Amino acid sequence: MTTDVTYSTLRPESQKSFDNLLCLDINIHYENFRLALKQDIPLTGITGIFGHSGSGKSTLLRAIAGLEPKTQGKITLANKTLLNSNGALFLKSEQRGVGLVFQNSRLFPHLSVMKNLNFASKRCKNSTLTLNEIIELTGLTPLLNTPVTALSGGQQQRVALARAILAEPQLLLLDEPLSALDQQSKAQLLNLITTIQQRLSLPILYVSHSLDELQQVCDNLLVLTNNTAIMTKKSANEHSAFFGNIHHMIHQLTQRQYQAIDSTVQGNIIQPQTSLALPILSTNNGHGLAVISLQKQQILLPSSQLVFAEKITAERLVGQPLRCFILASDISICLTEPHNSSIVNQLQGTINNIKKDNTKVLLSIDCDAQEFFVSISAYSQNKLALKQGQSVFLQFKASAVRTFLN
Ligand SMILES: Nc1ncnc2c1ncn2[C@@H]1O[C@H](COP(=O)(O)OP(=O)(O)OP(=O)(O)O)[C@@H](O)[C@H]1O
Repeated sequence: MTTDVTYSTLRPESQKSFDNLLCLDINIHYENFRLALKQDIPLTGITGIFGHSGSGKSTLLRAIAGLEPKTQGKITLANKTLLNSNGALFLKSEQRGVGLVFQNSRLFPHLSVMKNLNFASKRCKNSTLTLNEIIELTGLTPLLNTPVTALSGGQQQRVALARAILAEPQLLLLDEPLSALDQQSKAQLLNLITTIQQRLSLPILYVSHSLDELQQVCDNLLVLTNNTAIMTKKSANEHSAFFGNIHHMIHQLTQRQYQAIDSTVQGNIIQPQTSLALPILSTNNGHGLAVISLQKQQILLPSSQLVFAEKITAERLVGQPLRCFILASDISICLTEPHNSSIVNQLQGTINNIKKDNTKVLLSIDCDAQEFFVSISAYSQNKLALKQGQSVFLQFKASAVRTFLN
C-alpha cells in the first residue's frame, strides 16, 4: 500500500513577501511513500516539525538540505532558489546556506574537539562570530583537547552544533538532536539551541516526535500526518490549520482527537492537553510552589519545574513566561467552588465547547481568556449535566502542571 501524504497551504501569491520565508512546494515519491507539501515557513525563531513515525519529517529536512535527489518542485530560501525541478535547478548541498545536525553527531571520531572544529573552520568562515566565540557560546572550552569519542552524547551534539554554525548558515535544520540523550543533557541542549537561535537570529527547523520537547522551545509548529482524511479536505482553513503558533497547534491536535473522522485516520499522535506560556509571579510561595498568572487567577506548580531555566536567578525569572502543559486527563470538574480539598489549583471557567468520542468527552473551558481542555467520561458529563455556557470549577494538583523536565 502506498502512503500518500499531501500537505498544502493556500496563501495568495500576491500577499507573499518572500524575503523572510522558506517556500516549499515539493513532491517526493518513493515506492511506498509520497510526500506532497506546499507550505511557507517564516524564517524567524524555531519551527517544530512534528508527526507520526514515517510521516516524512526527516525526508523533508533532507530535501531542504539538498540531500534528497528525488525531490520534485520548488524550494526557495529568502528569495534564493534552492530547487526548481522545472528549470532543472538543483543547488548542491554546500551551496544552499543550510546547516544540518542529525541525531548522531557524525563527527570525525579520530580527532579531538578542536581538530574537528578546525577542520570545519578551514572549509567555511563565520563572519559574525569568531571560532573562539562559537566555542564559548557552545561551552566547549574545557573540552577542546578531548577526543570526540570520549565525549558524552550531549557534548558531541554541542560540537555538532558548533560545527554547523561555523558555516554561518541562513537556516539550521535539527533532526531529532536530543533523542540519544538523558533528560538532563536534553534540558541543557535545549537551552543552548534557544541561545544560539537568539544570539545569531538564526531560524531553525526542529524535527522531533517529542511534543514536550517542541513545546519547550518552538514558536511555530508544522504537523505532518498521513491522515489523508484531514489533508485532502478542500477548505483553505483545514489546510492552513496544520501550521501555526505552537500552543495553538497543540490545541488543534487535541481537538482533532475527538473528531469523528473516517477510518483512514491513524492513531492519536498526542495526549490531549492544554499548552500554556504564562508569566511567573513567584518562584516560591514559601511552600516549594511557584506561581504563574492568568489574567485574574493563578496556577501553582512545584518550584522544581523551574529548573529548566537554571542559569537565570530566581529574581530574573519573575515576569518571564513559563511554558508548561496540563494533560486533559489530569483536570477534573466541580460544579461548586471546592473549599475543602487538598488540590491546590481551582480555576473558575465557562464551558465553551463539548466534544464526544464514544465513552469520552472533551470539554473546552475558558478561564480568564485562556482555553483549557478537560477530558472526563460521558458518564460524568451526564451526571453533572454539563452544558455549553455553564460556569464550572477546574481542579488539578500542582504536580499536574508539567514542563519538559517532568
Ligand atoms: N531512500 C528511501 N527510499 C525509499 N523509501 C524511503 C527512503 N527514505 C525514506 N523512505 C520512506 O519514506 C517514509 C518517510 O520516512 P522519514 O524517515 O522521512 O519519516 P520520519 O517522519 O522522519 O520518521 P521517524 O520519526 O520514524 O524518523 C518512510 O516510509 C520511509 O520508509
